[in-house]
Amino acid sequence: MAACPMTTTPLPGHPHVHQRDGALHTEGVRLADLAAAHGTPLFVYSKASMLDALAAYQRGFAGRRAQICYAMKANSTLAVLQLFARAGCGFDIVSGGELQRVLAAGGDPAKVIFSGVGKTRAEMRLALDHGIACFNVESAAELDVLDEVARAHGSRARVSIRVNPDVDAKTHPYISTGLKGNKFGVAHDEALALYRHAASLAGLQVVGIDCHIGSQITDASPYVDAMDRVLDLVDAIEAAGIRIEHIDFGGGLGIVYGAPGDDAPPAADGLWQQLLAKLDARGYGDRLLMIEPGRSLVGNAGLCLTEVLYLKPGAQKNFCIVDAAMNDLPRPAMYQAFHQIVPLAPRTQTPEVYDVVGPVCESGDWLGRDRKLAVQPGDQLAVLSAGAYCMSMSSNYNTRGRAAEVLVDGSAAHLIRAREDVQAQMRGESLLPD
Ligand SMILES: Cc1ncc(COP(=O)(O)O)c(C=O)c1O
Ligand SMILES: N[C@@H](CCCC[NH3+])C(=O)O
Repeated sequence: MAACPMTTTPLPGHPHVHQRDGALHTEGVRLADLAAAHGTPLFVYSKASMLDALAAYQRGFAGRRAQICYAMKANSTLAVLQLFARAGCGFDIVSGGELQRVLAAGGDPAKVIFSGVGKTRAEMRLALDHGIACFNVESAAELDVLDEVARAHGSRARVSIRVNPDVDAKTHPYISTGLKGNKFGVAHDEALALYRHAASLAGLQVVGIDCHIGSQITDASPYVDAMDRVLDLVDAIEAAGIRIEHIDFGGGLGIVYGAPGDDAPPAADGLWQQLLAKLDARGYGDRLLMIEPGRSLVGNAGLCLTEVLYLKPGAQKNFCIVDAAMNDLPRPAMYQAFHQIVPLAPRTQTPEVYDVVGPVCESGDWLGRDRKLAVQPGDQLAVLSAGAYCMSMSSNYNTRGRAAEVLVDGSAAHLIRAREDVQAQMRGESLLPD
């Protein structure tokens, strides 16, 4: 079946992915060539797309004191971290392992903030060894442990308290973090007392305040509400004589996944201009502003290439079985998330409706449901918006090796992670003695 010739057409929401002459490209690179060179499943990232996303935040902060700390849990591949480090970003980390990745990628530990409800003493010590910018403390118990660890370490830990503002981010319940019922942060009405306590501890130095209300947020109003709630607290904390040097508003801005009927998120520059105007109006425009974006910097910069293995028609459903699976792309199985799936070379045949599924032995192993596709075995597909929370959440389930990753920079493609083989997976395991 012949591929139909087309001119260059960018995919909506994916300016660096386009169809040219009947073949899908990222920047100047034909994706079928990458699949042939590296096999599938294969993650492909666009450097220009990541830097464009970062530039939108930088435009929003032009002329302000601001530090962007990339929330590396979204995509923690070393070359991606290196790219953001070179562009001046700091990092929001949630484990000692993430700090080690920042260091390996050449990131500056003095621009690292450490979030998360379960920091261990060993992780605190590692972060103190490297002089990170701030611990975002999430409970009274953690605050006391950090004080003890810092005093034993002979240093003072710089701290913010993560405040749970109890606002509804209107996102999937698993990725909403700023409601009373979520495990994150300190309740708004308990925060002032905890700040007073923190200020009295010799091992701690209060430097800021932090809040993060959730992820894949597509509406500006929860940010505005959260900012008001946080600034009310800053008023009270400063009235108690405790100076708040920086205000960290977390991350959470959504991206366009392209599901029918989905709301488009506000652009980063416009959102931040709106929020900064509020900060000025409340008299805090002179403070260092910190943010922790993840998904919005990398999500639409990545796609995952996969090959159709088999077509399996059925009485109720047709299945398009591909070589990528829930271990590579866990978001559909975990959150019923929608990712667009497009053929690399569109066919002229009449499309059929398929569930696109992987080889993993779970009925929840699907990548797309009820998708209209004109495909044959051996065809390649691109699962879009796969730059965030895909590779970083991948697993070896069913003893599948993690996929390789390529970063495209103009017309050059760099292999930034080799496909993982089973031998590598088994390293560190041992059999029982005879
Ligand atoms: C504390 C914290 N900061 C930043 C982020 C980044 O969020 P996102 O990828 O939605 O921008 C998250 C994830 O939700 C987070 O938990
Ligand atoms: N893993 C989630 C986002 C989690 C955000 C981290 N707090 C997703 O894929 O949408």
